[in-house]
Order: sequence, then C-alpha cells, then structure tokens
Amino acid sequence: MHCWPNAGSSKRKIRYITAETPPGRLDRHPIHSARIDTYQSSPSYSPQQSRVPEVLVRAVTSPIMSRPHSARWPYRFLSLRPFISFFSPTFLAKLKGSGKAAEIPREREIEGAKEEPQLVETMMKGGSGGSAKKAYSVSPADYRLLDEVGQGASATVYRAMYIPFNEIVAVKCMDLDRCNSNLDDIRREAQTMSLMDHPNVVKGYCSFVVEHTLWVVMPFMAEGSSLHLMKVAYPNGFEEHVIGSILKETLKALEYLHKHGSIHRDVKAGNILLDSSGVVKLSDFGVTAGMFDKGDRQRSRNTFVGTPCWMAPEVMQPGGGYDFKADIWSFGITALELAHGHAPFSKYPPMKVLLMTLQNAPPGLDYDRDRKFSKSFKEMVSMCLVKDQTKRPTAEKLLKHPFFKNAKPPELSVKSLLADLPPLWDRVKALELKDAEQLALKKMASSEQEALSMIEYQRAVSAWNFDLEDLKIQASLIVDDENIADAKEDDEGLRNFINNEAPSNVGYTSEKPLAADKNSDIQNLGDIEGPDGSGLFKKNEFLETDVLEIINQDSIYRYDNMKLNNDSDPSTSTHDAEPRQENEVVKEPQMCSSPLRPSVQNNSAKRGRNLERAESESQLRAERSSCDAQKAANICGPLMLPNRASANSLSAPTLSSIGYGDSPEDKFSSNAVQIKGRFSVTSENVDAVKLSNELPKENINISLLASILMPHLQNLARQTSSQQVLLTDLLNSMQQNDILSSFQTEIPSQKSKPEVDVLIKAEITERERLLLVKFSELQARTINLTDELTAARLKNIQNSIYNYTVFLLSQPIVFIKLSKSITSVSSWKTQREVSYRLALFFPVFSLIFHNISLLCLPFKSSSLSFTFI
Ligand SMILES: Nc1ncnc2c1ncn2[C@@H]1O[C@H](COP(=O)(O)OP(=O)(O)OP(=O)(O)O)[C@@H](O)[C@H]1O
Repeated sequence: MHCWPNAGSSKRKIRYITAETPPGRLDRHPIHSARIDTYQSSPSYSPQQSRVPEVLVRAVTSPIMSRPHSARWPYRFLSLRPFISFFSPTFLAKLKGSGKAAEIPREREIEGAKEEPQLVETMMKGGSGGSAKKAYSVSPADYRLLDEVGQGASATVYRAMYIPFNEIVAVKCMDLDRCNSNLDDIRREAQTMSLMDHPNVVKGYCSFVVEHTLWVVMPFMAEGSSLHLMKVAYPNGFEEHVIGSILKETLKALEYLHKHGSIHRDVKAGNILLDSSGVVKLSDFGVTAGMFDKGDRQRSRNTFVGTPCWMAPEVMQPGGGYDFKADIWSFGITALELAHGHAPFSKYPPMKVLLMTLQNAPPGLDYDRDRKFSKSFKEMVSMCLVKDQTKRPTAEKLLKHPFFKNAKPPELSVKSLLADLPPLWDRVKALELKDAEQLALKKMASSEQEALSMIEYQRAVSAWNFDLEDLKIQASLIVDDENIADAKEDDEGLRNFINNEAPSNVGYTSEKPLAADKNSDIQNLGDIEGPDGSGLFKKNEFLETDVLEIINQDSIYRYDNMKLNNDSDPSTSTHDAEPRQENEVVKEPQMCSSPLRPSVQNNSAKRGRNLERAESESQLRAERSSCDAQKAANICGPLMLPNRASANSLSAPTLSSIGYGDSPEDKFSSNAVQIKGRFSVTSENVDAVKLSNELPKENINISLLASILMPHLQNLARQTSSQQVLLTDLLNSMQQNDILSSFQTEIPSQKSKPEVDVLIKAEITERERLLLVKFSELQARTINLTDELTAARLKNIQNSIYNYTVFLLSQPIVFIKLSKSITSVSSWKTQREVSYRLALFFPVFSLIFHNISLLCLPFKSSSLSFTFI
C-alpha cells in the first residue's frame, strides 16, 4: 500500500470521499478541500476521472481559497487553530522544556493565519525531527520573487521572500504552456513534494497556479545543486570525503523514497541540493513514480523516463520493466559525476548514450585519474553499476557499506566547500553570462575552426598538389572503411534497439512526428513520458527514416569522438574521458592519407594562426563560392564539428547551458548538414547544397549515384591495371617457354621441313654439345666428390681405429699408473682396498668407454681423442 508517513490522518479523513464525489461537492467541505492534494495522490485517485488542466489546478490549489474562511460556518466549527495552537512550538517547547522551538516566530505564523483569510492548511511537519507546523499561503501576493537561482527543463526557480513569515523560500515556477504534454508529471511532482517528510528530501510547502505557471513553494537551498557548485568551483569533481557525505545523504533520501514505494527516476547531481549549513537534500520529483500503483500508473514503470546519462540499462530497454533499483544505477552514475565533474558519456548525444549504456561495460572508477579514490569507494560504485538490476544492492544495504559508514557528516565536509563563494544568485548570473559568452565564442569558433581546418588542409596538400578543388574531389571519394564499419555497427545497434527491443510502450515525448522537430526531440529524449503516463516511444510512430536521420545527425559526432571512442570503455571512461576544456579546439577528423591528415590543433597554435586564418578566409570564401553544386554536394571543407553549449555536458536537457546542448544549435551544428565520405557539407556549402536542391531530382540522383559508384569504379580500374601488368608478365614468360617447347616439339618434324632444318639443327647440336659438355663436367665433378668423400671416410675410420686402439692400449697403462699411485699410499690396507676396487671397476669403466667410443665413432671419429694419458 502506498503509504506516506504524514498522509495517514488525511487518509482517514478522506475515507468517505469516493472517487465519484463530484469536485463541486468536495469544494464545499473545508477539510476535504484541504486534503484534496492527499486524496489525489492516493492510489485510488485516477487522473482520468477529472479533466486536465482542471485536475491540475485542483490538485495544486486549495479550492477553499476562493471563499474567505469566515464566510463558511463549518470552518469555525472545524477550525484548525486550536489544533495548531495545541501543537504550536511554544506549547511543545514548554512540554519539552526546550527553549529552541520558542525561537521560531510561531506567534506571527498563527497571527498570519488569523489575518490571512486565504491561508489554507497546510499541515506540514517540520521534518522528522520536529513537529512544528507551518502554513504557507497560496496567494502569490504573499511571495516576493527576488532572484533567479536555477533553471530546469520546464521551470525557473527563484529565491523568494514569504512576506507573512519574512522567510526566504524557493519558488519553482513551472511553465504550464511549455510542458502542456506533461501535466500529469507536474501534478505528481507537486503532490509528491507536499507528501515528503524526510530531512534529506526537499519538501513542497504548497503549490498554486498563477496565470500560466504553477508555483511550488519549497525551502530555499542556499547553495543550489551540487552540479551547480561543481560548475562554479569544482569542475573536476569533489574530494572523496565530500562525495561520501553528499552520497550518504542522498542515499538516505532514496532509502526513504523506496521504503514508501516510490522511484525517483532522476537521481543526478543537478537534483541534489545543498544548503549553506551543509545540509543535502534530494529534489525534483517531476518523474517520480510509485511502485505500487495500478493501472495506468503501473504501466508507466515500463516507460522511458530519466536523463540518458543517468538512466539504468533496464529503463532504456523497456518491456522488462524496472523498479527502484533503477535509482541505484543513477546513484552510481551520480557518484561518478561527483568524482569527475561530469557524468560518463555526458559529451555524447542522447541516442549514442543509450547505445553506449546498453552495449558497453558499465562505467566505473578504473582509470589512472581515479587512483586517488579509495578501494571502498570504487567498490561501492561498481556495486551500483551492475547491469543486472537484481544484483544491485538496495539503498538500505548500500548505506551499510564501509564507504558510507566512514562518511563524515555533511555539516563538516560539505560546508568546507562553500567558503568564499559568492551568493547563489550572483553565481547563477555569472554562470549565465559565461554561458552566453561561450555560446557566442562557439558560434565564432565554428567558422574559425572551419577556416582553420581549411588552412591546415590546404597547407598539407599544397606540398604536392596545388589543385585544391581537384584534391577535394578526390578526397571526398575516399571511403573511410573504418568509419563506415563503425557507422554500420552503430546504426545496426540502433535499428535493433528500435525494431526489436523497443516495445510498443516506449514513447516519444512529443506527439508530433519525430521528423518535425528532430533536434529538440532527440535532445529531449529524457523527458519522454506521455501525458497519459503510458510510453510514448511508439514503435509504429517511430519512422525508420526518422531514425536514420537521427543516425545521420548522430554520425556527425562520430568524427568528433572517433578518438575518444577508443577508450569507449565503459567507463566513462572512456569516453568519459576528461571533460573538454573551455577553449579546447575540437579535434579534426582523422584522415587516411598522411598528406591530408590535419594536425590536432592546440590553443596556442590556434591563436597563432588567427591572423593567417583571417587573411586566407576571404580568399577561401571566394574559392568556395566558385564551387559548383555537384562538388559541394560531394565534398566540402574539412569536417564541420557540432557546437555544444558547455564543455561539460552536464545535466538533463535544459534551457540554459547547464546541460547537454540546449538548443538545436547545441546539438547539431546547423552548418553540419551532412557527412559525405570524410567530409561534411558545411555552411559555406549550404548555398551550393541549396543550389543542388534546386536541380532536377534526377540530376541529384545521378550525381549521388556517381559519388557512390566512383570509388568502386576507381578501385576496379586500379585492380584491372595491376592485373593487366600481371597478365603481361605472365604472357611474356609463357611466350619464352613456348619458344623453347616449340623448339623441342618441332625437332621430330624437322626432317619434314628441310629449309629451316639446317639452322635449327645447328642450334640444337650446339645446345646438345653444350649440354653434353656440362653433363660431362658435372659427372667429373661428381666422381671427384665421391672420391673425396670415400677418402675422407677412410681417413675417419683409420683415425677412429687408431684412437680406439690407443684407448684400449692406454687402459693397462692407466691401471698401472693408478696402481703405482696406490702403492704410494701409506697404509697397506688402504692400498689393498683401492686395488680391489680398481680391479672391480676397471672392466666396468672400460666397457662403458668402449661403448661410448663405439657409438661416437661413426659420427665424430676424427674428433675423438682419448687423451687420458
Ligand atoms: N529549493 C531550491 N533552492 C535553491 N535552488 C533550487 C531549488 N530547487 C531547484 N533549485 C535550482 O534550480 C535548478 C532547476 O531546478 P529543478 O531541477 O527542480 O528544475 P527542473 O525543470 O525539474 O530541472 P530538470 O528537469 O532539468 O532536472 C536546480 O538545478 C537547482 O540549481
């Protein structure tokens, strides 16, 4: 049963509110009205029963606000005031004898309740530690929005002043127009937030609709998200002890959520908020789902929700379903994100991230740069990042891991990070400025890079060929097998993924056809739950052509990432390689032939070449404009690389640069139209491409066909010419043989051709004579050699016999000599013993030596010399 700790009483109260109770009647009952949120979040609530956006408005506003409390008699009777007073902090402080609670301006709060007729409920417990109840008004007039402190995919978050309490709060303004397809999510987020009651979970105080936005009031987390903090001050991630503290608090929040049957589904650094006191809270419940929901809600467990980099493989592979273990995977990815400053695969486009997560080994802390991390941290991460969800530990179990057991309290470790940092809103502004600057730079850089690439290209080829256009044509015709294979592989994977693995409930966020807004849709893959909660990635709606178009666009990145792909190891590795530096110039694509291979640029080189580039740019433009349409379609300058908003492709798709490509520009350079062989059609060629588009279709087809066939034809031609050379050689040698054999075959017929016979006969006789001479010479040499061999053998045998004889003769002498030496031994007894032994062993020794010499004789007789004497 989906049961929230602070929802128990509400449930009791709403027991007599049936699902069929007309909304109008609910409004009339003050307690019912106050509990509508809870009611709608209860399992019996079905969004289909009400209309959207009416449901949303009803879910997030308290209808009682439409009438003053005083105007209703039941309110007096059922007034919350005595209740509030009873549990007021002052009262509790008296009870506990603690002075702390008295510091909270409860009197004003209650007074506020008196003065403010629109004050509706809301019974909110002040976290698990206390039971202070605060009521926040749902009147926008009571809130003064001060500074923007964050922007998400669908919301802007403000620091605001809640005037009645003179308290700083955060107000998340969610644009209902912008997310009209996700009203269900918004409703759910507001509800979930209001039901939360855990020190590590951001609780929603209240929510209400203001014009076309939904305002969710929540505690202000003065340091923003941990992602934001990394961006501002720790681009390469935090120290291990800080990570431990942040993760432990997050894990506590997850444990709480999971215990209460909820899956967060969007755990990432961007949703882990920090307070100035070091408090860590998990936020953003936009895609949170209940595990025990039935019907439509249950089906949503099979939907494709989250942000690709943090998404568990089972979430990407819908059909099998997933559970709270998906959060554990995201938690593991978040650990890597906090350790490196970015999530694994964060620099890749979403489609590629999906494929890499599914195909590669799970990322981990296995690289050189990760040496600084402890074994227990690495182990903890690897426990979370197991592809088989059943093998991942629960949050509860993970909390018992030594890594967390030794974690410091966040008040100690996290707080130390925050020293000397400007206020959050100033940081946000600075970051926005920086982002805008980078975006402008990037736009500039894209044209500069192109020009630079062209210069490099020109320089590289000018040494041996000055006809640039001709070279370009040639180069465009070179097919990069490796790339093609790679592309094929990826495309195949993607096709399989879509055709075979994606079930019908895999959805696509937008109801529009994919092709209509490819760029934004691709980028927003993370937000792909449909309004009805069912999957939207409908297979039949996902046209293959669209997929191919995505792949095409995706393949633009392939060049960018070609090198990084080598370490495509999971790890983030891989690819998760180091985040791209701000000013880092994007690497040029690799080319096959060395003269065409542009060198990898570095910053200084880039600066140094700026002048040169500027000079040549005008020349290049003139040159490019002279290109005819067909050439432009086939070639164009070196690869135009895609722009990206941020070096750290960070969080979910967002509107600001805090995230992986924000706009279509960030994802796919509008200039990079298409890849042809090793080149892409770039901005300079867009006009030409347009021109080519204006050409009759048949012409384009023919030129396309030609561009495809040309390399093959060239290859064929090359092969044919080499085969020709071979054939010629063969023919030549065959002709020579033929002449010889013809001579031989013609010999018998010579008699019948007397006219040529004389000549041929003479030649044959001569050849025969020569052959005979050679033969006799050879014979003589053979005889000589045989004689020499026999002589050598004889000599060897003689030597052997001599040696052997000497050996045999020497034995008695040895014996005598030995005996003599024995006699010189003083003791007779010893002499006798030695003699006996000698007499005993001598025959044995002689026999052994005899055999050895016999064995060696045939082989080394000459070398055998028995020099015993
Ligand atoms: N209570 C808060 N206090 C301070 N800053 C906040 C608070 N809530 C959110 N923020 C900031 O606003 C940013 C965006 O908020 P949030 O993540 O809730 O929006 P979102 O639209 O749901 O984003 P996304 O879907 O991209 O994760 C956060 O990353 C954080 O920096």
